[in-house]
Amino acid sequence: MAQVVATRPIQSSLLCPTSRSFHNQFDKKIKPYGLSSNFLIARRKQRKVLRVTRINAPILAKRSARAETEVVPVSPEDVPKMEEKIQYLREQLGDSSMSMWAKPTVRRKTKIVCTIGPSTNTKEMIWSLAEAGMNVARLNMSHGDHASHQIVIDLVKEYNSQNKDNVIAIMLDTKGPEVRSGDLPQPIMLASGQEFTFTIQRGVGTTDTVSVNYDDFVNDVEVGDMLLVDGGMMSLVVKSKTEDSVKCEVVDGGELKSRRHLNVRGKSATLPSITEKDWDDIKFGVDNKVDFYAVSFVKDAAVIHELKNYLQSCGADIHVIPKIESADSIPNLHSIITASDGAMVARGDLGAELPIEEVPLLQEEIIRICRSMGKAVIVATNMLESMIVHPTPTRAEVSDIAIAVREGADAVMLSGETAHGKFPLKAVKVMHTVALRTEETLVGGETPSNLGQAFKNHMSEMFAFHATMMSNTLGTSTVVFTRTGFMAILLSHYRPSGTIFAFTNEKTVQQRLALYQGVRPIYMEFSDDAEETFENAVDLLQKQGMVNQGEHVALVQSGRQPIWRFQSTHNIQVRKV
Ligand SMILES: Nc1ncnc2c1ncn2[C@@H]1O[C@H](COP(=O)(O)OP(=O)(O)O)[C@@H](O)[C@H]1O
Ligand SMILES: C=C(OP(=O)(O)O)C(=O)O
Repeated sequence: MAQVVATRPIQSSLLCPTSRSFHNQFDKKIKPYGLSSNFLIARRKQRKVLRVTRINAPILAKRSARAETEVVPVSPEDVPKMEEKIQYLREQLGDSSMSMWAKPTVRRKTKIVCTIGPSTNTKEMIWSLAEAGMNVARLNMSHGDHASHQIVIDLVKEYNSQNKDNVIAIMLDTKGPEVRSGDLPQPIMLASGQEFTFTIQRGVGTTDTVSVNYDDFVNDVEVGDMLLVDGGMMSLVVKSKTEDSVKCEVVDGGELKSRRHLNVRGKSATLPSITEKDWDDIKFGVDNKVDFYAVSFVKDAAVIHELKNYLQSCGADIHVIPKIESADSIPNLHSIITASDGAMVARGDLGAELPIEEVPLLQEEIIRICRSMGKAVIVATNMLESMIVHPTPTRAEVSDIAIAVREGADAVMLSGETAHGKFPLKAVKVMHTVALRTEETLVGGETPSNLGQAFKNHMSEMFAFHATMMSNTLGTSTVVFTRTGFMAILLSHYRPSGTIFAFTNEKTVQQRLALYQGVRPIYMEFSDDAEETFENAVDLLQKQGMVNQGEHVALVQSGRQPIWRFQSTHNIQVRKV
């Protein structure tokens, strides 16, 4: 049977008892950025041309995560080695010279998000991924069920409870209104030039017709539209429509399997971004206190307000990262990111809904917007795609990671590479090494020119700026004390050259900060006495070999809720260890 995407707007039954009315804060005054609006005009002009050129041009990207849906058995080479296990045990026994903090993974500033799937959903693999450099574990709700995701969440929490200095954040990625073809008794070969039909009737799966799980499919597509299967692995042009079916001609053929992802080039489905299944998954995330939601196919800021309102009504402190992947989101980029805690450049679907050549430009633009607003930004999909089956990456993949790091992404993401690939640990190690090497070449403190305008020149911003200048001039690390994470996140966006050691007395904040560029989050009880807390923090860093005697550190105690308000509201200082 074909899957049916059941959708409904958020209902009162979903709201927690303390639910408050929905305040629509959508700022209509904010104009989309230059590239976005120019891009749209250009896109409208291009669409006709595109249809013609696409029909004749072969699609070059032959490798896609979506095409490799089978689980490739993890290579024996990629299963943790005995020496690694021994080293891990030594660390657990407290040899500080080999402590977690002395590892190169701590020095890397750009964070790594790993999708957990059949290749990595065991205790051994989660431990090994975390040791290799995973900072955030992503659960893709398009696959698996709550029981299988629960096992992973529990394992990550177990790891965190045993490794207090290296916590892993959990990101729940919603399925969203994906349009998929239906089930087929067996895969069918589609040849270029042949006719093929998609129908909204349920349960059809023959050699020339297959169901689609979305009733408005026939209304959404027009004659001449280009349909992409699996992000471009196959493509079909729409030739005619009836009441319940869409007749196409195959442009680029291939093997059509069950439940394949469908995109219409240049168009988003007219479905709500959060489906009924997504609300169930979101509740599951609330119950499990995940750290982030990655929200699929966000089109405008209203959906972010709706989700944030729901989370507030539940008293859930979970940050919301919209996935920028739908054509409709592009004119609303600025307001979507304003309403959110960051954004993910979800290049897979973005490159299917929009011409692929726009993807690098949009990546740069989304990173720039996020950085100017002090929001987290993740670059995702195909980063080490070839490592799903090969033990080494292509040189182009290595360059892709380096570009995302240079552009200033907070995090880079692995999907199929760690979810169902053969070399998940090698993929993390490659990503780590490339990011670390690239970071060595970056000049610290290159702040986006308009960072700060979003905060209306708040006092803490001035402190973040000057603390960064101090630490860059003296070549020191920054030590920040934060209850909400706000000040650590702000400092991260100034990109100081040294590490930001973020001390917090909130476990959830420690976990959340795992996503942010350059931030090393550390849990510590705060004393009532600010001076005593400063000393404890510096002692801890010295014991762990992160700072040496005689070295200086820049110390920051500021933010929206300065911790020792009665003693000094804001405090930045350079301190000798
Ligand atoms: N929880 C899971 N259970 C089973 N397979 C998974 C899971 N998560 C990911 N995968 C596999 O890894 C592939 C790549 O992951 P991802 O890029 O997140 O998915 P997709 O592109 O299908 O949305 C998926 O297509 C699927 O085959
Ligand atoms: C990250 C993406 O989304 P998903 O893996 O959920 O398809 C993407 O489309 O790039």
